[in-house]
Amino acid sequence: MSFFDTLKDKFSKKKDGDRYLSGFNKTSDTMGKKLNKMAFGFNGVTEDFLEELMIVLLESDVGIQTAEKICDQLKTTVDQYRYVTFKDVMAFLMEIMQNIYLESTDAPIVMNENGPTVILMVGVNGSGKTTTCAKLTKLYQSQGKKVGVVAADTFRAGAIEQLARWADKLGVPCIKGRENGDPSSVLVDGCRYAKEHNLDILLCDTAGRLQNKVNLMNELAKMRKVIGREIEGAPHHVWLVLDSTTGQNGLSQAKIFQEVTDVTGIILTKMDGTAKGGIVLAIKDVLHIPVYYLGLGEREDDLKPFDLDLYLYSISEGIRDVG
Ligand SMILES: Nc1nc2c(ncn2[C@@H]2O[C@H](COP(=O)(O)OP(=O)(O)OP(=O)(O)O)[C@@H](O)[C@H]2O)c(=O)[nH]1
Repeated sequence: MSFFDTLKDKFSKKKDGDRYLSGFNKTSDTMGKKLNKMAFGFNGVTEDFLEELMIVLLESDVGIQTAEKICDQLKTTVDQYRYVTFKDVMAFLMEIMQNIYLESTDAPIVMNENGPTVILMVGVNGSGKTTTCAKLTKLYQSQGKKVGVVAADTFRAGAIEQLARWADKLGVPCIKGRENGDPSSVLVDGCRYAKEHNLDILLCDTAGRLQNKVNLMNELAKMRKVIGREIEGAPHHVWLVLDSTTGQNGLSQAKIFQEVTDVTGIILTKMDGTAKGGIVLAIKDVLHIPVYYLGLGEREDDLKPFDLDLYLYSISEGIRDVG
């Protein structure tokens, strides 16, 4: 079975494959379409071909480091054959992308078995942290978990209210402090509430200020310290919420957050609003941080666990059926 047939086979067996793909449509369209255009006048993997491929990869936000790696590996692979078709080359390309993703293993999301699991959501303003807290609440509720949220983003006017409204809608407690209050003290309240009410998961929305790295570092260090005093091992996860439409800028943000705190996972939001998908590979290849979820819209249901097969299937749309 060819690489694409295997993908197709896996895709057809996934329950929510269609929904994943429909949300991801624009992404797949563009990268696939651009690759597809390279079929015209295909004359083997020449310097020109590699140059064109490099441009498509960069335009799809794969990032220079990963794009160069992909092109080098493709050349090495193709050099082993006397003759390759365009479809072969595309299958090699997808396999190389898959292997790059799989080079570092994704740590599974482990929940705290001895009390609430505390998840700290970090990221710059507007990346989608508050909305993602709502989406995760919905997801974990559907798994039968007791969830609570903490509005520790005391910086932005309206952020507390925004989270409180979501919590109301979803029927979960929202622990909040005053605007411009100390976020760490709200987190302490949140942890105490979670213990007293036997919550399974506590999602903590924070304010992402990147203007000053030292301040950010101090703020996050303080948050970690106070949470850790309240619940052993907390925060159990620190998830960075990244707006995928910011492209390589998102990668730079991720690097900064990784420098100042131990980011354990990434949630890529607004994947429905981008024509690119390569940022997933760039993050995995350069930062080795797992991408756990994709945000595919503004509603509480618009969150999907990241799935490598579905991702590859989506980005290969347009080239899979080339003869
Ligand atoms: N299309 C789309 N929009 C999203 C997604 N996630 C969040 N948004 C929108 O992005 C905007 C910002 O989202 P917020 O959740 O308020 O972002 P935030 O990071 O909490 O922002 P601050 O509170 O300013 O730090 C809102 O209009 C959301 O509806 C997504 O996956 N897709």
